[in-house]
Amino acid sequence: MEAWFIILISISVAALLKAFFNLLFSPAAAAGNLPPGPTTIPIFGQIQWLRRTSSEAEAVLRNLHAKFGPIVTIRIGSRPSVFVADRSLAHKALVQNGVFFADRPIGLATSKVVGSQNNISSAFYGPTWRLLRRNLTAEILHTSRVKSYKHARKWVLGILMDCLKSDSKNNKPVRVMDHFQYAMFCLLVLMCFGDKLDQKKIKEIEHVQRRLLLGFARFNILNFWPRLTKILLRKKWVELFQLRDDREKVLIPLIQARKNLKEQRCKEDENYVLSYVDTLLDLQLPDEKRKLNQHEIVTLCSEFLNAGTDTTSTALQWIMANLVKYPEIQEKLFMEIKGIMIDGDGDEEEVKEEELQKLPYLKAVILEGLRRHPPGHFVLPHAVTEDVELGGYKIPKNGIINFMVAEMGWDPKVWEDPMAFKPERFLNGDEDHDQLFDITGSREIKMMPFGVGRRICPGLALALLHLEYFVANLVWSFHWKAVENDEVDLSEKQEFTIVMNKPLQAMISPRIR
Ligand code: HEM
Repeated sequence: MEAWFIILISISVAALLKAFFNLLFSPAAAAGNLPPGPTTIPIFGQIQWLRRTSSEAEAVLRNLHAKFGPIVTIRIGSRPSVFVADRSLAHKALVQNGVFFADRPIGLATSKVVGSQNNISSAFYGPTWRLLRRNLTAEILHTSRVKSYKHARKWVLGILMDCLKSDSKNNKPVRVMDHFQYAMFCLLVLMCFGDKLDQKKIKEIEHVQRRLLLGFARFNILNFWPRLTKILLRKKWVELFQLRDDREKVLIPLIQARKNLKEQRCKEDENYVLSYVDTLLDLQLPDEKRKLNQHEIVTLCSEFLNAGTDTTSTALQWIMANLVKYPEIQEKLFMEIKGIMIDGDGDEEEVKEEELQKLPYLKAVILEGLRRHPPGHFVLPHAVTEDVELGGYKIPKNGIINFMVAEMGWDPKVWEDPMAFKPERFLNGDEDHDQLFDITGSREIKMMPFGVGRRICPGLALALLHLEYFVANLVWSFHWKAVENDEVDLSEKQEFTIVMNKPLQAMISPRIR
């Protein structure tokens, strides 16, 4: 206890001095006309801030915005962080002046251990980011490639349905989140490593990925002053390195296997479905004129799995929770699906992907879920490439700027009764779903669950497809009901994404159609 106290005091005093000097000599301090915000003593501000959960931080920010306006600065340690809550300022920054706002801040020391900054989401705005992002969008996420994973989606849907059927036997409530997470994880694993993996292998990958993802926040303290924590908190650093090595032990053999398979088969086999790893094995880094090494490929695969799994399964859980809470919306959706299933000549058991285009109310339900419960309440932090003006203030070069996603989707100036779940708000009357809603915010931002502009989520279309396909089939196959005396509780908590504080449990029974 005493040793810990001394360690903490030493870290705090040392960091106080470091932050104080940084503050005195940082260009941001010299800039003068940053957006307004509270004055804090840097180090204590930093400690307070780091101890807050994201929901607490959001509440503090809401108060600050009420006091200082839609753009505020908070000093987290030596560096000012700007927070934007206003849709038109976000549009001005990310769409109209996108080139200046598309960078990312320098990664924290712990992120560097697991390879971030070498992946798409953390890469600096430049040729490497461009190459990696273009590879993902052009090789894996474009429409025709996504179609080639159709059989994988059907396989995963079958697994999910079997789990739900088995868990709902004997009229027991089903806790769905683990099943949703596993299903979304399977989809991404198959796209990443090819479609020949069995469930045992997939579970092994899920285990190492989740350990790192959910445990990562525990290592935040190491970023406080890495040189010092490497001495004082050595064991924690060792633990982090161990997690990284465990991930490599599982992923590197898969990459190697794919490399061998690709060399043997890809030329002669026309049924060969290209995986994300295959594309990474071919890439050539523009500046260094070399191929990616195995560690870099592990980092990119890991990003692919994390970025597309938790976000989508979180959104799926929120949407299903609302369908349980509001049976009339579930019924309306079921009737819409029934309409196309009876008209069509399709297999009665499954709502096929091609049918999704005929379901505007389904799309409205998904959009309303993403508006009301965006899986991330902030986009990833952006950094600016040079001094720029925003809302009459100066954002200094390399300054960090954050955009408040949830606030924008709940703006009462755009959305009537914004906290209510009303899919109808996305139907424009003529039921032409192509005209439904521009979620990319290119002309105007009304909500931005996927971000907007140059760093917009490249997995947007894939995520919407996964959500539409799974929600449609879950509602088509099962009747979802609240557990008696246990109302669906929509309160939130922060994990990797913003999840349900009390995970969804529901009574599920096969539909009698
Ligand atoms: C409902 C599901 C999803 C949501 C809500 C979501 C949301 C987001 C958000 C808010 C960002 C940050 C945008 C910014 O910083 O301005 C982002 C970035 C990213 N997302 Fe997604 N995402 C989802 C699914 C996916 C999927 C399925 C994939 C991949 C297959 C993916 C891959 C990425 C990548 C690689 C980035 C980094 C982009 C960059 O920095 O250039 N996401 N996503």
